[in-house]
Amino acid sequence: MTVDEQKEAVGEAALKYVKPGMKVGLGTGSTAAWFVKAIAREVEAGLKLTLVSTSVQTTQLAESLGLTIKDINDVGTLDLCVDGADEVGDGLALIKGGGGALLREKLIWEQARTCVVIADAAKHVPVLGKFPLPIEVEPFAWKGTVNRISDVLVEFDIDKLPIMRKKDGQPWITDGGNLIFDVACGRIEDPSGLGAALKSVTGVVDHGLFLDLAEVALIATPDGVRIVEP
Ligand SMILES: O=C[C@H](O)[C@H](O)[C@H](O)COP(=O)(O)O
Repeated sequence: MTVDEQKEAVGEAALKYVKPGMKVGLGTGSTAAWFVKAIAREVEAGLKLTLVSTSVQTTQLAESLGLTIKDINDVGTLDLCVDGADEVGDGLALIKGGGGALLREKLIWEQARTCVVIADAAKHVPVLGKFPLPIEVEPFAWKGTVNRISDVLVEFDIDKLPIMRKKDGQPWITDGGNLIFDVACGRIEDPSGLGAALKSVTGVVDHGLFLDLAEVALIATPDGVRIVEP
């Protein structure tokens, strides 16, 4: 199976968690897009769902497929969220935010009873950190914030600098108007300690470590979709 076929397979497989009448959060990225397409097909065939989105990108995709996206503030607790990830590690610890949607994704995940992560086989890793960890930063006084992030990284024996994400030479701006800094950590030995320390830095809006949030991962392999639990 190609990587794209693997993404399609897990996007389709996640449909089994969707029941009529559910309130469902739609993730962001190329894998989650397959789930959005599968949902659009089912809704067109008559399935009734209330849908919310984790990004402008996903809202645009969903609406282009004829889906209606509700305001999260009008919906309350979600039954389910299905989303991709950049790395899936031990205990279903995740790195997310490669597409820059980490803050709104985490807000939606935390408002959902069940979170299902969908990923191709290459993203299932023994230790998180090969994929650069995204950190979302308030633009005001960002230089001071990045200095304090660097101090935190040193405490965790990570000797890499946060790199500002850019597009066409300009700072990449999130849906919430913030900056993203990526850190090529290498190995993250203590994800929960690092996550808590980063979150305690004033100016850090959030980071891409999603810990204790996913109930199940659907991982595509050449032999089919494997279900992984924490
Ligand atoms: O910000 C983006 C999200 O966290 C995505 O879910 C993640 O980057 C995975 O995206 P993809 O499925 O395109 O690899």
